[in-house]
This record gives sequence, C-alpha cells and structure tokens, in this order.
Amino acid sequence: MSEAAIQLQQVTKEFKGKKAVDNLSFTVERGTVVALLGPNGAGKTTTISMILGLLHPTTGTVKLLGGAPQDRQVRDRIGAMLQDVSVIEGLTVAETINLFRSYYSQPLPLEQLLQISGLDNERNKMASAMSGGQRRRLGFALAAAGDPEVLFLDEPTVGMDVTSRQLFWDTVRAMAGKGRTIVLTTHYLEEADQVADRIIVINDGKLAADGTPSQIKATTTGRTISFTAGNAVTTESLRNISGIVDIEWNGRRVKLYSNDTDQLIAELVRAELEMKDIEIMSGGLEEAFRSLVSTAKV
Ligand SMILES: Nc1ncnc2c1ncn2[C@@H]1O[C@H](COP(=O)(O)OP(=O)(O)OP(=O)(O)O)[C@@H](O)[C@H]1O
Repeated sequence: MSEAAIQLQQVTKEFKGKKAVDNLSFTVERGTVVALLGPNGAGKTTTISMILGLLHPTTGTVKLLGGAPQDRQVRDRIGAMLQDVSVIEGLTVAETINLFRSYYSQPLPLEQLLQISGLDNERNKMASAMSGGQRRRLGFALAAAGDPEVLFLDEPTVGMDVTSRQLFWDTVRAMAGKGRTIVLTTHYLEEADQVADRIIVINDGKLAADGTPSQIKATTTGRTISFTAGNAVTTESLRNISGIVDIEWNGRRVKLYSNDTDQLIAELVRAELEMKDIEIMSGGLEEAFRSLVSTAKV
C-alpha cells in the first residue's frame, strides 16, 4: 500500500460563518511523526476532528489511508486520543481496555497495552477513580488498542508527570519506528522538537509553516535580544520601536522577539534606551514559532 496516510485538499470548516479552518492542504506520508502546532483556537482540534471523520469539512476533501475517514475499514486501522478521555462507570482499567480491544479486528495484547501506557499497577482500579494524568494514559492505551496504522494524539501529555511523559514519548517513537504514522498536537514546543519528524504550524486556520523541526527553525530568522531595562523603559515605549514581534518581561529584564536583531539593536541604540547586560540569542523553536504566528497574523 503506497497511498499517503493523510491527505487534505483545500479543506475549510466554518462554524456559523466563521472559518475555523481556512483552505488547508497537506499530505502526511506513512511512518512519520507529525506535530500540529498553533496557538489556542488556531484550528488544530477541528483539523484532527475532520481527519477522523467526526466533523465534515464545509468544503474540500479529506482522505485517511486513501479512503473516507468514516469508512469502517479505515476506522479499524486508526486510533485516537482526544482531549477529553471519558471513562465508563463500573469498569476497571483492564476491563475498559479489553472492551476497546473487542472493537478491533487485530488488537494488541492487554499486557502490552498496560505496559506501554504505564498502567500495569492500576489494572484493577476503577477507571472512574483515576487521576487526570492516569486517565490520559488510559486514553493512550485505548487509542493504541487496535494496533493502529495511524494514531492521533490531541495534547496527549497534559497532566502527565515527567516520568510518564518520558515513557509516553519513548513508546510513540517506537511505534513510529515500526512504520506507524503519528499525528499529535501539543503546546510543548520542545516536545514537538524532540519527537516530531515534521512540524505543521497552523494559525487562524491557515498553514503558517511546514517542515522538519530544523527547517522550521532555519526558515525563520527569529531571534531575541534581552537586556536589563532602565526604569523609563516600558512596554509602551518599546511599542514605538519597529521590528519587535513580541515582548516578554521578567522583573526589569526584557526579552524582545524579532525577525532581524541586527536592525533592532540599531533601533534600540538610536532610541537611546537605558540597556544593561545585552544578550542576543539565535532562534530556537519557541522563537521561530512566535515569529511565524506573529507574521501570519499581519
Ligand atoms: N463546535 C464549534 N462551534 C463553533 N465554533 C467552534 C466549534 N469548534 C471550534 N470552534 C472555533 O473554531 C476555532 C478553532 O478551534 P479549535 O478547537 O480547532 O482550535 P485549537 O487549535 O485546537 O485550539 P486549542 O489549542 O485551544 O485546543 C476557534 O475559534 C473555536 O472557537
């Protein structure tokens, strides 16, 4: 089978005349880990819901494993962990996982699912009595139950502690190593940087950037200038200086995000701002992301 895992062609989704997703097109090849990044309300969940067939596009087409997302044969080959993991009252963790295993033609063994989700010790616990982080891990076990070819993870690590998070990403990478396609959304940019082969940045429902983490970092000149500011320096006074994408304060220390720090430093000096301990940093993913999202808004 050589078809792409996911194909979106000019997909738009409107809610009451407002575009949550606006003419989005991309293709995801099999065996890749793709991170969808974007600020709150960018359209990530709406996009995933359309790929899963839970929402219909207003216009455009979505293909999942070469077929329609609603197709039963396609559904048997996918798994999804959405933001709200609801549990069934009266069932233990193991019973819940077994119920989900029964929905699929070739489920993974229960023991393996308990192990990859780190829930071995909780197997006999009532699912409804679990903590937020444990629920998310159960959500992962349920998503993986059918040994899916494509796995969707919507902000999977929210509420997980550091150890769970590490186990989680190790498992995801191991699944990708076996040719599985993983699509995830996260607000933790460093996670996307470490885990994803490809990052798709969405902003205002539109594609803002698409590439490997290093490409994303390289395609933007996003950099920062930090300094300890004199008392006369305020957000308002900085707003008068051109070339600042974003401003972040930490006490009297200010960090300015810019697409051209050479130009900006000249502007800052020209404005005769009181600055001490000036530092210029080259862009990481966080800076790249801010700069992309900010550019796209203009
Ligand atoms: N069922 C709905 N009815 C009306 N508007 C909706 C609906 N679902 C989403 N929206 C709107 O569509 C836009 C995109 O929302 P979406 O949940 O896809 O964003 P997101 O990128 O997943 O955000 P977050 O990071 O906060 O989860 C938002 O403006 C949201 O308010």
